Amino acid sequence: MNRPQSDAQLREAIMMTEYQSAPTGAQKSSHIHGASQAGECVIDIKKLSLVFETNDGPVQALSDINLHVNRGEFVSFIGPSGCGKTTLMRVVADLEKPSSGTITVNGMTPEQARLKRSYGYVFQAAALFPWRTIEDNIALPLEVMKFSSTDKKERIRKNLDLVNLSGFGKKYPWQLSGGMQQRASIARALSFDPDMLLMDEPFGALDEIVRDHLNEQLLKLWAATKKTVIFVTHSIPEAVFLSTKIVVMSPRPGRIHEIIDCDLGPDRPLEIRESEAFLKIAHQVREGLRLGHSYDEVHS
Ligand SMILES: Nc1ncnc2c1ncn2[C@@H]1O[C@H](COP(=O)(O)OP(=O)(O)OP(=O)(O)O)[C@@H](O)[C@H]1O
Repeated sequence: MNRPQSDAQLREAIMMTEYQSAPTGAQKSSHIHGASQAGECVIDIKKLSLVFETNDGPVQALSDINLHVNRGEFVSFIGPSGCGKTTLMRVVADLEKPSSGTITVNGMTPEQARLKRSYGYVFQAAALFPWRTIEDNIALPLEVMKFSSTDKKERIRKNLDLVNLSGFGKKYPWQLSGGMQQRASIARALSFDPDMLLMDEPFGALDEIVRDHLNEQLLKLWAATKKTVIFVTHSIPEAVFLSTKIVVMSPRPGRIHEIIDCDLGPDRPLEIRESEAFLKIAHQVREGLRLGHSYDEVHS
C-alpha cells in the first residue's frame, strides 16, 4: 500500500527506536547481532495468514505464507498492488500481527527481534524529520539507544560515507534531492548496525536514472555490509538486478505464487541486464506474475 510520509509513518520511525534495555559498551554488538551465523535461517514463516477487519468486512491480506530467508540473502517481494508485499514486510517488522501461523526473526518473535533491534527499516518515503539535519536524523536511533557521543559521531561519519553523503550531514532533508534523502534514510537504518535491512519500495518514487544509480550503490553496500535485505518492489528489472531470491506474490488473497532463485553472482554491473541469464530470470518472474494474477478480478 502506498503510504506517503505522514505523521503515522514518522511515529512508526520513532517506535522502531524503542529497545529492550540500554545495551552498553562491548555488550552492544552481541546484543544487536544475536547469536546467528552465516547461512543460518533468519526469517522463518509457516502457514501465516493475516486478516484486516474493516468497516466493509474482513480483508484477507495474507494467506498461507511459507518463507525461509537465510542470513546474507537479498530477497525481493514483487507482485501487483494489494498482494500483501508491504503487509508481509510489516509482519516481519512487528508493525502488524498475523491472524494465524508462525513467524520467527533471528529465532525470536518479531516483537523480541524489534526490541533487540535486529533490523533497520527504510520506508517508501524517506520519513526523515524535517526539523533535524541529516546527521541528527541518523543520530536519532543512536540517541535513544544511548550510544556515547564519540561512538555516535563515528557511526554518523561511517554511515554517511557508506551511502556517499559525506559532506551533507549539516544539511536539512529539504535541501537534498529525493535520491539523497533515501540514501540518508538508509544510513539511519544502518546506524546501529542491525542484522537486517527491511526496505519498502525505497526507490519507487525516483526517476529511472537515479534509481539505476541507487541500485548499483545498494548492491555495493550489501556486499560491504553482508546484511540480510528484504526489499519490496514493483519493478522486475530491479528485483532481478538486486536479489538472490525473488518472491512472486499474487493478490486476493495475498499469497506467494512462486519463489525464484536469482543466481547471477555477486558481480553485477548494470549491463548485466542485457545478458541472457538476466533476461531468462526476468521472463520467469514476468510469467509468474502473469499466472498468479487474474486481470479480470481487478475490474470486478
Ligand atoms: N491497515 C489496513 N487496514 C485494512 N486493510 C489493509 C490495511 N493495510 C493493508 N490493507 C489491505 O491489505 C491488502 C494488502 O495490502 P498491502 O499494502 O500489503 O499490498 P501491497 O502489495 O504492498 O500493495 P502496493 O503495491 O500497492 O503497495 C490490500 O487489499 C490492502 O487494501
